[in-house]
Amino acid sequence: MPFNEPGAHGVVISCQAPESSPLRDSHVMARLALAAQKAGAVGIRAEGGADIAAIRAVCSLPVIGIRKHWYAGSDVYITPTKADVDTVADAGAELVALDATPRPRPGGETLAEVVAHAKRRGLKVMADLSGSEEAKGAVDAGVDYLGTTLVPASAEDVRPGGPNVAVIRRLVEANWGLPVIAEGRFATPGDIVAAFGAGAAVVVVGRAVTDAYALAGDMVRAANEFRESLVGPRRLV
Ligand SMILES: CC(=O)N[C@H](C=O)[C@@H](O)[C@H](O)[C@H](O)COP(=O)(O)O
Repeated sequence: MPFNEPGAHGVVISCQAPESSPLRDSHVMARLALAAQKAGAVGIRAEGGADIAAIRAVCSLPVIGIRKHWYAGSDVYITPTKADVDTVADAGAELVALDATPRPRPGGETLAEVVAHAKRRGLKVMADLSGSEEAKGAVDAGVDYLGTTLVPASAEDVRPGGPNVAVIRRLVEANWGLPVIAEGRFATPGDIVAAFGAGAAVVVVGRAVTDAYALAGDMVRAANEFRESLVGPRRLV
């Protein structure tokens, strides 16, 4: 797999659309994945059996599959259970990403059990972490990659709304012996370079490349805010 190689320095494109988005369509996700492949990406991240299978059918890049599912009584929503791992495996992904925080999982399954199940299904496992202090638990559970997917926005971010590169550096400097995958709020070529500079092997980019609905909203919001800033003085005339 291209991004398995040490120092791969590649970009993975996350082709996902939230339920509320008009882009939520497996055919659309597959076309986005093809565009990413043609542009030179080294992998695709995708959600749900239908999208993963549609992407697998047209795109030869490795797929990091996830299943987002909310279970009552648990905050874990990225591939929480063994059954969710099965959905990802059955759809043809090579890797699965899963929540690797210490939060309780649905049905009392442990992280180690879910990781072992993924291995039995022949999948490599990416740990979606919310902080560098969670790496030990993920490493002990047997994951193959450490990812920053769930790191929340904070004062450490490179700019408001931008990625947290400090957490990547901490994960790399801790020398866990696993590649670090940077993910979460990467939006510019400079962000990508900063992640590699901090030691990341791969950077995953989602919204900034594939969420045209959210990006259009950003532009419209800027226009509306500008218009509204003029309303006050104009009313005086
Ligand atoms: C936190 C969470 O649920 N992240 C999800 C994980 O798959 C996706 O919604 C993100 O789009 C993805 O991580 C890529 O990140 P960004 O879209 O910021 O480039």
